Amino acid sequence: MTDASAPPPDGAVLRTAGLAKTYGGRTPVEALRPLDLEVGPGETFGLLGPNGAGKTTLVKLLLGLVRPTAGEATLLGRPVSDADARREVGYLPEGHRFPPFLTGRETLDLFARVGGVDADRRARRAPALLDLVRLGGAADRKVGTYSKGMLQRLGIAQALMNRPRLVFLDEPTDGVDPVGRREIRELIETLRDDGVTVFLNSHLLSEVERVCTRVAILKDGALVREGTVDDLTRVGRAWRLLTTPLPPPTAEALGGVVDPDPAPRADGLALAHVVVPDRGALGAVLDRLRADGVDVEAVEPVRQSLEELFVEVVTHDDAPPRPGQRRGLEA
Ligand SMILES: Nc1ncnc2c1ncn2[C@@H]1O[C@H](COP(=O)(O)OP(=O)(O)OP(=O)(O)O)[C@@H](O)[C@H]1O
Repeated sequence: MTDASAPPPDGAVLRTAGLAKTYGGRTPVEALRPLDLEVGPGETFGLLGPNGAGKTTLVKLLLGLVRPTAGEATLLGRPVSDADARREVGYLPEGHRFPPFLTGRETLDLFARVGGVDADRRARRAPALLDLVRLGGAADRKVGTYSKGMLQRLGIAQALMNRPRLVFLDEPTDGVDPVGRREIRELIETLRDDGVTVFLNSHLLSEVERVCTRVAILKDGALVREGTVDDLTRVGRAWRLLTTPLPPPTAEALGGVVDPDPAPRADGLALAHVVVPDRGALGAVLDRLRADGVDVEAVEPVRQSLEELFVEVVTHDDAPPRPGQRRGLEA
């Protein structure tokens, strides 16, 4: 078994080993089944899953807000129960609320004070953060007048007050319009460029797909997929080719492997799907095409969107329901 409290040889920012949580009560709920997970420095990691999958439970375990039933977790190489581990961690909770009668600047100051940030640091950091989240011009307006997007950006500023190396963002674009979402996405990209590790919990899969380098999908408390967005959205061993039209003997010879698209293209080129077991077999197909005088203009893997993958994974009912489990929209 892995030891999560060992110093991370690869510098993992977040690591779990057999981390599990069962909520007690008359009907115990296995909210998180034993989970081994690692997130490296500078990654933008997306945690996905349907309602009740165990995402919030995992985040709460990682923040030391609930105790695990089994296993262990470390943040920046320290056990999550160690207060020092959380000193360099920021957190934007889902559905956070700010007092409407405070200005943005006062809100930031208040939360930083409660979080133990000293006056000097608050005075230096607050204006820079307000600028970073593009609230410099609205810093002295009451937050009661802020839009949802501005409130979320203020929440992100609050989460960044202690210069975290790791920041948890729980549904940062919840209820935010497309323009506001883009601003938040750009902010996350800025954090990534600054080397901050971002752990993002979101139901907005198109946003996750655009911003995250790696994702994990939880279902019924279990990890069912994990990998880079690039790898996970690949559809089997399928490629799409753009070529000059195949001479009939070539098309016939490769008939079981190359499936030409019958729709003619205005540019005279032809599209085809290729399904082969591996890259070597793809290379052999391309060699054959070229040998037969076919120009291969483009080769790209066939992909599905993260949303399509997600729906496929969560509707494929291969995990047994847990006793007392809350499901879907009942959440
Ligand atoms: N304090 C608790 N006591 C008992 N059961 C709980 C408790 N908190 C969560 N659960 C249950 O644990 C399971 C996982 O819940 P959790 O809130 O972690 O899921 P989630 O993926 O964050 O869902 P959502 O997307 O709706 O926020 C659910 O079946 C839920 O009902």
